[in-house]
Amino acid sequence: MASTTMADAGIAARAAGVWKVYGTGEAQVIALRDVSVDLARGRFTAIMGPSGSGKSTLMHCLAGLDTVNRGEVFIGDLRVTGMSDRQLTQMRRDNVGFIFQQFNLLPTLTAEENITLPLSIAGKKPDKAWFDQVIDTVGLRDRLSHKPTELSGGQQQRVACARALVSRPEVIFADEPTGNLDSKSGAEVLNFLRDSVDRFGQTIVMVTHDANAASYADRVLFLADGQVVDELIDPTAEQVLDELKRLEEIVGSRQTQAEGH
Ligand SMILES: Nc1ncnc2c1ncn2[C@@H]1O[C@H](COP(=O)(O)OP(=O)(O)OP(=O)(O)O)[C@@H](O)[C@H]1O
Repeated sequence: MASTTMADAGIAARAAGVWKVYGTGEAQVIALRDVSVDLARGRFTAIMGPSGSGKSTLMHCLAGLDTVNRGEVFIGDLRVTGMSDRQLTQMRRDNVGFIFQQFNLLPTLTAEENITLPLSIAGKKPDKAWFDQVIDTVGLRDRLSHKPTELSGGQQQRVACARALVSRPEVIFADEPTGNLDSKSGAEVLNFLRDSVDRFGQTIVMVTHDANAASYADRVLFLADGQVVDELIDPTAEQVLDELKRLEEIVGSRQTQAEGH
């Protein structure tokens, strides 16, 4: 009898009882405390929380960029925890896409070469019809032969989005994708991310400080002190902002208490 896999269950990424500790002794920081979260396939999830709450750590652990101290991480059916460095490299190459705040494009390559680079490294050819669809969706058709320095920040980030999407990864992880963009370019990128979820069933996980950016997501997870403390489904920017303020007050009052004793 075939067993039910996580892929069947529609889970693109999972953290189960994850702990992440940095440093030792006095310098020890518990960045994640027993975090369990399932991220549904074909959904756009935002991760928010006060500074230092563990957002980047959670994303890095889910994406196989960092290892966990306890618990398990899965991408689709793959158990990331326990993989060798080689397996991790292959998993990241074949199963996840990344969009960073700083775009991370190679300056000597054209937009088209940047977009197809991950596929070239994997020894694969882009599916022409899919490549065309991605290019047209991000509106880069007339910019393909340009180098990154010949593109605006918004265009560079759209190249990065296309690069993440072209290999159809199980999950795209976006770390503050609009952090370096003006609000108009930011909105274009967020609309594109939203579209790729709605039209192509892409799974996206985005860390952001921006309540407006988070309001594009289907689900917003809130971290505080290394734990998932709340979530909102289909929130407005105002709801996200209210929740963030509430969490920042709680964290602030805890810190004041800790300093007072
Ligand atoms: N490499 C590291 N070594 C030691 N401590 C770390 C390291 N990375 C993160 N931390 C600590 O772990 C905690 C969580 O950090 P993390 O960067 O995940 O938070 P964040 O919510 O993403 O913060 P921000 O919003 O400021 O980017 C913080 O206290 C941070 O100082």
